[in-house]
Amino acid sequence: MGDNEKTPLLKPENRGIQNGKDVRFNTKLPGGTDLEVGDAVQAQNVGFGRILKLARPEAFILCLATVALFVSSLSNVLLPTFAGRVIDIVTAHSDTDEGREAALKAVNHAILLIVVVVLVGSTATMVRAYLFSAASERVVARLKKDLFSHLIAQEIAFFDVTRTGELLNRLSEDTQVIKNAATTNLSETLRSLATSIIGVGFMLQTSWHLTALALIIVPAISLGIRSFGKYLRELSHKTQAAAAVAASIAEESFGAVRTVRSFANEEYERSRYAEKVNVTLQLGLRQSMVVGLFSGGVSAAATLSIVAVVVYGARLTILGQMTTGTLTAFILYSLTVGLSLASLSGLYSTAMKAAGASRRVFQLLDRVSSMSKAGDAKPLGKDEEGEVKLENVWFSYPSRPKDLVLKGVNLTLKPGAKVALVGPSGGGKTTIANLVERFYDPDQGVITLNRINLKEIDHRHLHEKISIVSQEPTLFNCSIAENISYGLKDNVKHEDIERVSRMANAHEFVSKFPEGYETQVGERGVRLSGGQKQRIAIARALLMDSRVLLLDEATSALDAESEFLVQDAMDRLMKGRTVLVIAHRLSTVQSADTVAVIADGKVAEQGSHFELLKSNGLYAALVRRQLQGPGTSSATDLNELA
Ligand SMILES: Nc1ncnc2c1ncn2[C@@H]1O[C@H](COP(=O)(O)OP(=O)(O)OP(=O)(O)O)[C@@H](O)[C@H]1O
Repeated sequence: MGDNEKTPLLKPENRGIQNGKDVRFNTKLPGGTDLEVGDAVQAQNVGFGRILKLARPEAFILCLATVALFVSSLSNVLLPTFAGRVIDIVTAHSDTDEGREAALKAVNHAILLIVVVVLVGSTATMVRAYLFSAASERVVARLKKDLFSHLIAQEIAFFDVTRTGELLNRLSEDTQVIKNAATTNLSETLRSLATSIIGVGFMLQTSWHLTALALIIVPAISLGIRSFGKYLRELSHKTQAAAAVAASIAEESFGAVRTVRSFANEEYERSRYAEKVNVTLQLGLRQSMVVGLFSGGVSAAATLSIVAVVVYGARLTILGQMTTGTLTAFILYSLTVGLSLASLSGLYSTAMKAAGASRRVFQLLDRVSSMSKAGDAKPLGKDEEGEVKLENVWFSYPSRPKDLVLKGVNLTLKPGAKVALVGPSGGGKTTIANLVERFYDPDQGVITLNRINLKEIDHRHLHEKISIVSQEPTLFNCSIAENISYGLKDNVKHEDIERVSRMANAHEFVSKFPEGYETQVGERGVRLSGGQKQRIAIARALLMDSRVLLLDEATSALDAESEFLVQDAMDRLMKGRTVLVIAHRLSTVQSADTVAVIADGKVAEQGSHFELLKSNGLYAALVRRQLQGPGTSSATDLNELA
C-alpha cells in the first residue's frame, strides 16, 4: 500500500452525516501521511504540567525524592565553603608551633566536616536518583497502558486510515523518549537548578559585585534558550514522525514477508526502508548540530564569565578587599554553578525533544472516537432468537467519504432464517456484514437487532450475540485452546473446547499435533493451513454460541477434502441461528431462506433461489457465470444446475 493510502486521523465532525444524501460531501477527503495532516486532530504543545499530572499517584515518592535532592544539592555547594575555609586556615596560620598545631586541628575539623557532607550528599544522591527513576518508570508504564487502552477502543475507521507502525512507534519510541527525559532529566534538572540557586545564594553572600559580574550573561543565554527550545521541539516532532514512517514500512514488510520473498523484492523493500531512515537521519543530524551549537554557546558563555570572575576577583584580593580563601570559595561556587548551568543546557535539549514526542502521544490520547459510544440496551435474552433489520442504509467508508458504497439498503434477517448475499465483487456484501457487526455506523438509515438500534446496544452484549467468521480468519499468537476460547476468556472448560472443536471438524488434526490444544499457532496463525485456520475460527464461533452469525464463505481454493470439512463445520455452525452468509457456493444459496443480490450498493433482487432463477434477472446471470470461480469443487454443482 502506498504512503498516501493511509490518511490522517478523522475528526468526528467530518462524519456527522444525518439527514439528506448530500451531507456526505461535508467530509473532506483526507490526504497525507502524517497523523497531523489535514483532518487530523491537531497536536497541541504539551505543557510539562500534563506530564506531571500523570505522575500524581507517585506524588509521595516524588516529594521524598525532592527532599533528597535538596540535601544532595546543599552538600554540593557546601563543599566549596569548607575548601575555602581550609585555604584560609593554611594561608593565615601563624608560624609558631601553637599556630601550626591550631591550624592542623582546624584543618582536621574541616576535613571531618567535608567527609560528613560527602557521605550525607552521596546517600541523598543515591536516594534521589533511585526514587526519580522508579517514579518515571511507573509514569511511563502508565502512559503506555493508557495509550494502548485508548487506541484499542478507537473506531475501526481509525485503523483504516492509520498505519499500525505509526501507532507502534508512538507506543514504544515516543514513550521511550518521554521516559528518558522524565528519568534522567527530571531529577538532573531539579538537581542542577537547586545547585545553581543555592550556589548563587552563596555567591551573593560572598561578594555581590562578583556575582553580578558572573550573572551578566544570564539574560543573553535566556533569550537564546527560548528560540532554541522552540526550534528543537519542532525538529524533534518531525524526527519522531519520520521515524514512525520508517517503522511502519518495516512493520509492513515483515508482515508481508512471504509476498516480498515471492516477488524477490527484498532489495526494493530495503531501499524503501533506507530512504525513510535517511529522512530521519537528516533530521536527527540537524538536531545534533543545533544541540551542539547550543551546548557550545552556553559552555563558552559560562567559561567567559568564570574568567571574568577570576580576573576581577584576583584584583580585589590583591587590593586586600577579599581573602584568598573567599576568592577560592567564590571561584569554586561559580564553577559549580557554571557546570550546573552547562548540564541544564543539555537537559533542556532532552526536555525539548521529549516535548516534541509527548505532543505526539497526547495527540493520540486526546483523540475522541468518531463513533458514538454504545448504549446499554440488552435486547436478546439467553435463548432468544435474533432479528436483524437494515432500513434504508446509506454508507460510505470514512476513508473514502465520496464513494457511496451502500445506497439505501433494506434487508431483513428473520429470526432463525438464513439470508445469502450474492453479487458482483465490490458490490457491498462485506460492507453490510461490517455494519451489522457495528464496525462502522451507517451514514443514514438504521440497523436494528430485535428492533433496537445497534447504537443503543451494550458493546459486549452486541458482540456476544453477533459473531463474524470471515474468509481469512485471524488467529492470535497463542495456543489453539486459547484461540478457541478467545471470546470467552476465563472459565472455559477443556471439554467445551474439545466439543466445539469436534463439531468444527478440528479435533482430529489438533489431536495429531504433539502438543494438542497447547500447540502454538504463530503470528496470525501462520503455522496452520488455511482450512485448519478456518475450522479453528468456526470452533471459536461455536463456543461463543451467538444468536446471529455473519459468515463470509471461503473463496480461497481449499482442496476437496478440506473444503468439505470446512463446509460441514459451517453447516453445523449455522444450524438454529439467524445467519447472514456471503455466499460463494451453490449449496449455500440453495439452502438459504432468502437470497439477496447486492449490486452497486443496492439490493437488486431478493427471493428464494428458485424464484430468482425463474425471474431470469441478475441472479440467474450470476448463476450462469457461476457463483464462485472456476476450478473449485462446487463449480460442477452450478454447471449441473445451468
Ligand atoms: N475499509 C475500506 N475503506 C474504504 N473502502 C472500502 C473498504 N472496504 C471496502 N471498501 C470499498 O467498498 C466497496 C465494497 O466493498 P465490499 O468489500 O463490501 O464488496 P463485496 O461485495 O464484499 O466484494 P467481494 O465479493 O469482492 O468481497 C468496494 O468498492 C471497496 O473498494
